[in-house]
Amino acid sequence: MLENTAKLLTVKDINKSFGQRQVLFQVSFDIKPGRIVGLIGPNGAGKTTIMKSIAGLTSYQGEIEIDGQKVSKTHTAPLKKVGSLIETPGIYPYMSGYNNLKLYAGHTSAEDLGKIMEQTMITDFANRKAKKYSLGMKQRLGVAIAMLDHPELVILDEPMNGLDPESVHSMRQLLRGLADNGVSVLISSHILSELELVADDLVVVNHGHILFNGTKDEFFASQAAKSGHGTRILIKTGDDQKAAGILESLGFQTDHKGKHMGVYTDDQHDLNKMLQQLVMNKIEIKSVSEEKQHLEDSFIDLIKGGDK
Ligand SMILES: Nc1ncnc2c1ncn2[C@@H]1O[C@H](COP(=O)(O)OP(=O)(O)OP(=O)(O)O)[C@@H](O)[C@H]1O
Repeated sequence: MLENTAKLLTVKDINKSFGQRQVLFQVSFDIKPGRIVGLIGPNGAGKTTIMKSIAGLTSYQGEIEIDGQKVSKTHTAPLKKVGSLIETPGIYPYMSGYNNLKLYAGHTSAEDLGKIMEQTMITDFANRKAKKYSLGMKQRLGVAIAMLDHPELVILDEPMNGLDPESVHSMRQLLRGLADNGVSVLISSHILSELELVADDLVVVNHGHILFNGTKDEFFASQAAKSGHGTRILIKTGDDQKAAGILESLGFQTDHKGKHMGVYTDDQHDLNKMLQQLVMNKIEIKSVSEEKQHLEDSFIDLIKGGDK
């Protein structure tokens, strides 16, 4: 299959200051159609400001193109392709969820409204006044508003906030469903384990600078390469202490975290040699597996590296 190189969103050299204080520095990245992109960074890194710039909710210097069309003060039409939930959704408390939705609905047909309510799971409480909604219900209504008018890019700032585990799971399915239909999603979340499950691509920002933009796999690969000691392989044996002694004597580095002995290598040859030596020394090998990297650890390593 040919790689899809089309870009739905291009952010190029964005700078942004509040008064004398610059908070975004030459921010550039792009998003392809049908991808879920996780925007991650510490508090105050600039995530919300980036999202607001793309959604046309704040001014900036630089260029933003949506579907090949440059956005400007006199050309805001491309923004119609963007739906967003940024900070607290503008929900009227004394109106029902359904009436709130209708207020923003524009040309959305009644049938589409029904579909969006089903997808965001708000149908059951759509007739209740919004002031009686929990935070999670408000979040879902906010996502429903962001999905009106068939956006090609949906921007969600912390949409998992206040959701219980079941709703987080449903939200993940909802986002995947959007992406499968060609819609791109830019999502920020403090729950990195959740982003790890849902994101295809990542944009990492720190102090207003982009540190990484690429696929999740590329992110893990680049972090593993930077660590310099290869992938951690977990080996469970009948006698870990003896096994570690044998491997150390051959010049391999071992450690023991949790229940497993770990060795570091990316070389299949070395791994074979280690296992052969263990077998020759009559060490029972119970299992061999690659340690999974977690977004949270790799993210912290990257941020720390950038601060040096
Ligand atoms: N309206 C504003 N006036 C002045 N400074 C602002 C304003 N909005 C944001 N900032 C500053 O800009 C920087 C980036 O803020 P932003 O809200 O984009 O970060 P963030 O990554 O979304 O943080 P968080 O995860 O805490 O929401 C911060 O230093 C913040 O204090």
